Amino acid sequence: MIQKIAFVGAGSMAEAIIAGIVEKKFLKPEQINVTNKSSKDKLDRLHQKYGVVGSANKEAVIKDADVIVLSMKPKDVTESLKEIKAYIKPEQLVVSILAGVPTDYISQELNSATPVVRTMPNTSATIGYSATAIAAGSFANEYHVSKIVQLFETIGTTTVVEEEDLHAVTAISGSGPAYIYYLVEAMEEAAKEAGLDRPVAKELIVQTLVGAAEMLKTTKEEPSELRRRITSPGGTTQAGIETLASYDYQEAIKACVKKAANRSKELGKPFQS
Ligand SMILES: NC(=O)C1=CN([C@@H]2O[C@H](COP(=O)(O)OP(=O)(O)OC[C@H]3O[C@@H](n4cnc5c(N)ncnc54)[C@H](O)[C@@H]3O)[C@@H](O)[C@H]2O)C=CC1
Ligand SMILES: O=C(O)[C@@H]1CCC=N1
Repeated sequence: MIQKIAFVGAGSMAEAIIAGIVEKKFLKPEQINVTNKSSKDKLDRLHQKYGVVGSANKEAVIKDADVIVLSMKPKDVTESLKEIKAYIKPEQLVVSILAGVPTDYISQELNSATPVVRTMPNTSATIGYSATAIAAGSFANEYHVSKIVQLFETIGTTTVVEEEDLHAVTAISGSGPAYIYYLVEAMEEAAKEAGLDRPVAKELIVQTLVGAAEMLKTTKEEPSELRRRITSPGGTTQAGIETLASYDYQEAIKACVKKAANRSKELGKPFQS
């Protein structure tokens, strides 16, 4: 069992994970410690909202933590590891949620045999719906991975992958919710132009998304088959889908995922040995 978890970085992703852990009562708020670069306001806000312990004292936050979650941006990881390495011991477990950054780099900067597990969650962790991919990194064994699987299961589903696959994973499920929200923004705009009231449109759009996701999950049918059943020959769906195809909708999505995966690789480049 985890007795204390430390978050180094108090941004949107750390908050999403904290919200999920607290909501599921996996840990008590006082078992969750958070630090960040400089903003005391943010730490105070997290304390008020979730009861977690926020502190600028990095040693106090990290000391005695079983699990240390690196949750800063990739550009800040080098400086942050320099600040905290003196407080990290080999019996602790480091978890990275950073896009792109290899575990070997983290081990090299820590200069110790502390196990590192790399993960890619998403912001749906806030409500327990993250799709988190988890990869064993340097010095991490099956026990360490299972401990982190258990932790991230409190905020959604977990899938164990090879570390090299995390670039593709990041492009699909790490960034994925944003593609869906972008689609919803466009549907809301279109509904408005078609004369629907905003609350009416919102309710219909959200339930349509939830229903489609549940259909994929429950029926396990291929998406192409589910789409076929909606598309009456010469009907409204066909007219809509043909328009999307004329804008190369599927090519746009494929290019989007490819570009995001490449960006993940680029983010990792400065950290390759
Ligand atoms: N936002 C998302 O949907 C997802 C983000 N990630 C990864 O999570 C990480 C954090 O992303 P966000 O939460 O969106 O970023 P953010 O910008 O909201 O938060 C970053 C946090 O790191 C802190 N920080 C910066 N330098 C620090 C230092 N030296 N010591 C301690 N804390 C420091 C900042 O004060 C801030 O609290 C990134 O590496 C990103 O790749 C992973 C999955 C999804
Ligand atoms: O945009 C990013 O770089 C991060 C990683 C996945 C989601 N957000």
